[in-house]
Amino acid sequence: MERATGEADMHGCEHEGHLPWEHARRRARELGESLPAPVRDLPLDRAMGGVLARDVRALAGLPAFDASAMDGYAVAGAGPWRLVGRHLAGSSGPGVALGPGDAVEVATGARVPKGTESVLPYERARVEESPGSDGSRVSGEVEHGRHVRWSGEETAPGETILTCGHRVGPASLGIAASLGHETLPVFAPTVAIVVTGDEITRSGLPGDGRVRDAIGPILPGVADWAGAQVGAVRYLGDDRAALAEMMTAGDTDVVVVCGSSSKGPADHVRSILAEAGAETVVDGVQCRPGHPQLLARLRNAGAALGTGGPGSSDGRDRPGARGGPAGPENGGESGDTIVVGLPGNPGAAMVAALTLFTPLVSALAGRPDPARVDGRVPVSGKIASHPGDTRLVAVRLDGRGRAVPVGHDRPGSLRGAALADAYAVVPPGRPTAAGRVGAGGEGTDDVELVRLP
Ligand SMILES: Nc1nc2c(c(=O)[nH]1)N[C@H]1C(S)=C(S)[C@@H](COP(=O)(O)OP(=O)(O)OC[C@H]3O[C@@H](n4cnc5c(N)ncnc54)[C@H](O)[C@@H]3O)O[C@H]1N2
Ligand code: MOO
Repeated sequence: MERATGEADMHGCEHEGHLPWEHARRRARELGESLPAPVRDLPLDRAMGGVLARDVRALAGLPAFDASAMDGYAVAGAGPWRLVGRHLAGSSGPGVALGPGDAVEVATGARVPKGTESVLPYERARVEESPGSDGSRVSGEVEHGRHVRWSGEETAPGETILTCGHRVGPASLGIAASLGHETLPVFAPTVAIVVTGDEITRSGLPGDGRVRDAIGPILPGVADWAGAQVGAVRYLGDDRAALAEMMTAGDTDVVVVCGSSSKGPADHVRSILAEAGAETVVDGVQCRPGHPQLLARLRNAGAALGTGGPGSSDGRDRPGARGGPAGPENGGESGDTIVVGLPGNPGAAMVAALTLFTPLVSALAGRPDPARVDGRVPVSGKIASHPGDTRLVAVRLDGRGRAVPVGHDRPGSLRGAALADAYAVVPPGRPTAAGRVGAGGEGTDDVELVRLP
């Protein structure tokens, strides 16, 4: 087990119990992997990118009815054929039934009449009007059985089309819709986002002690990127009771609290967790910015402070073991809520979200961590290291794949993150000239990256 340190940093601040950045990240991921994966039947337009928790079967055949594959004439028996009607796409009802020698004009995709043996495309057909007799005649050479999409020939009703563990892409949504599905069962944790602080406003110009919320706008996108289902952002000011209720209601898998993570009089997160008997997984991370972040597990949330809880206000589906079949038959609602505390400084909150939140949530969603980048890239320019903490430095990738610092990455600002593709991970006290990574225009040191959404 990694050791948290209590060393003083360059500013003389003690960080008792803070974990090294990469260990904190790993713990968040491992916590997500150790919990039962929450399964939800999501409407198709919300299931994109999800990992299937169950096999998906065809609810109808594909095609669902015998249909023409060409614009032309549905025919039965040998020609020439007597033209007895017309079927356009979308026409329903049985229509005429073809007997030997009959033809019906059909559009591509239209249901063909009962008795159809083949479709003769317009290009191969000759039509002769025979006024005064029994209508028009169609002639031409047909290949028996051709140009008809027979019901269920591609997929039979009940056939398994996508298996558990499949990652839902656009084509998966299309085929699921084709086969009659309205929803798909995917691993999808729910996340409640809570913004604290009496000084925070949601609109208008900041100033005179008022601060525009900059974290509420970023977190839904980050959560969605990691595979979560997010409700509306909640604004609680510095109301401790309201915050305690949100954190312990037990009606969501993850609660993210922005602000209130430090040591001021209005920083309530830790005391609420302590009162509710939460298990602290990470309390402080040795990184810059973003060190006052935390991760805690509230077992049987809802019962903890006597609020709602599973079975009362809970809208959760029952979870199944990840990778295995899901649904009530697996039993075992965990009732746990994981609380992620992010620092109030917006730039620090972004770093913290990629440190604890995305590894946790993506694991709960059965997905790879979207922020994770394998391999290392060279640095262009210079990046100073910190003696005790890992620095996360906003960089963009140039045309040669080098990480170029964009600046503007103070803890209170998202300007650097907005311009950047990723954070360069600069380990503490990295031993390069003058404590810097990279030199001149040619990076001499390679860095790991954490991708920004
Ligand atoms: N005695 C100590 N004080 C502080 C420490 C420390 O270790 N000891 N750490 C500092 C660091 S680093 C950070 S980061 C902050 C974290 O504080 P909180 O998480 O409690 O956040 P607040 O105090 O509520 O706010 C900090 C700062 O951020 C602004 N803020 C808050 N929420 C938002 C938002 N949604 N959008 C935009 N800006 C927001 C807030 O107005 C403050 O300026 O603690 C330091 N102090
Ligand atoms: O590290 Mo704080 O999280 O600097 O702003």
